[in-house]
Amino acid sequence: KGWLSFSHIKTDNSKFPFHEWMKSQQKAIAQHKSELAEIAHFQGPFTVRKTISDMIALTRGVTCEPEQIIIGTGIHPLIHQLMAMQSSNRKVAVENPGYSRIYQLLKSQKRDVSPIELDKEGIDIKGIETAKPDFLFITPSHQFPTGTIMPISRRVELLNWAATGEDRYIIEDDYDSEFKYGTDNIPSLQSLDRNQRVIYFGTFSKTLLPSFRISYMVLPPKLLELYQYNYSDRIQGCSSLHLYALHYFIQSGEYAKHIKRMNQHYNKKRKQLIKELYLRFQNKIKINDAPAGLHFLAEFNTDKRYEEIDEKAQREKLEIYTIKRFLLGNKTRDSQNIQLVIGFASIKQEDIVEAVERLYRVIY
Ligand SMILES: Cc1ncc(COP(=O)(O)O)c(CN[C@H](CF)CCC(=O)O)c1O
Repeated sequence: KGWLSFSHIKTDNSKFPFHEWMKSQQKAIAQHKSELAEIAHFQGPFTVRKTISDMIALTRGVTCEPEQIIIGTGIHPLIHQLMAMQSSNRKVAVENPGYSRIYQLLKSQKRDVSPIELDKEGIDIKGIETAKPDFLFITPSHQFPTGTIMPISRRVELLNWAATGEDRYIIEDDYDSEFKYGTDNIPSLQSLDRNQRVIYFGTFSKTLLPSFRISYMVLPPKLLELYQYNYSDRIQGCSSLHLYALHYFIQSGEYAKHIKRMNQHYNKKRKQLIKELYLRFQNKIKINDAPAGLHFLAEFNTDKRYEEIDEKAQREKLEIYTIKRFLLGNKTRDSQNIQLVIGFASIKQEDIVEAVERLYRVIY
């Protein structure tokens, strides 16, 4: 039997409009031969930044000029640049459980990083007041990995926190905000910000393909000035051919169409997976089924050790990620039960029952 996957990392490209993407690339070649022959603006071509800023104004309520957008080959290199230009005594707080790749990056930069606990509304305010960070890295639209959608009240509390301190910033990672099921999208934190304290991050990894490596950040004016002072001699990492193709793909309406199609497709799989999990695990499972993103957190009544779960998953040829991947600092376990991050992008509809059966054998 072949491997089945509940990975949260891959996307489902079975419905990716490769033909339309190729047409956008051909258009990019036809219209931009001279730009393809030179090095692009270090923040990315203005035309592409304009298209992105118009789009996120419409879809996420982000207010910005194209000049404030920095395009990069992923959130990682962008965060690296953003933090590398900060003095060494400026501190960062991150969510715990959270995005360990960013936590590891900040640690590797010898940055003072404090993992902060979550409550049912998202990152815990008391924890922030204790840690006294200068930067707060959060995922309010769909907390990574627990899935919590941060309510407006907590967003306002965080904006007040940022506004009442010297030079404080909130880094809003909006990574899979395009996917909401049966609930309307809450506008970005950046759209509520009146004090230029929110740094907005977006990515095309979840809506297009993670292998395209196209992501961006929106800097408030003061940080933009510092960025341009530090990096204007740098070379833009993304390929201009792909960036201009993205520009035409968005302009032609194909991007919006694809997101709509994938929302419907993912929602169908999400619903069936949740149904099959409850059917098979009955009252042994608790699903944090926030109606968003491409994964959810599920808790299983067992006091088995994670090592045993990982081992049995290998034997069952089932790719799963446990909460351990996201526990930062010295946090060892979030609950006496086993918690898994279950992604539904890469599992095929017809493999869901078999995958749930394998998962049952892994856990019990
Ligand atoms: C919380 C979060 N913010 C952004 C991204 C997007 O990053 P980029 O492609 O570089 O734009 C991801 C994507 N996460 C990766 C793939 F899912 C890795 C997950 C893992 O390491 O568990 C993510 O989880």
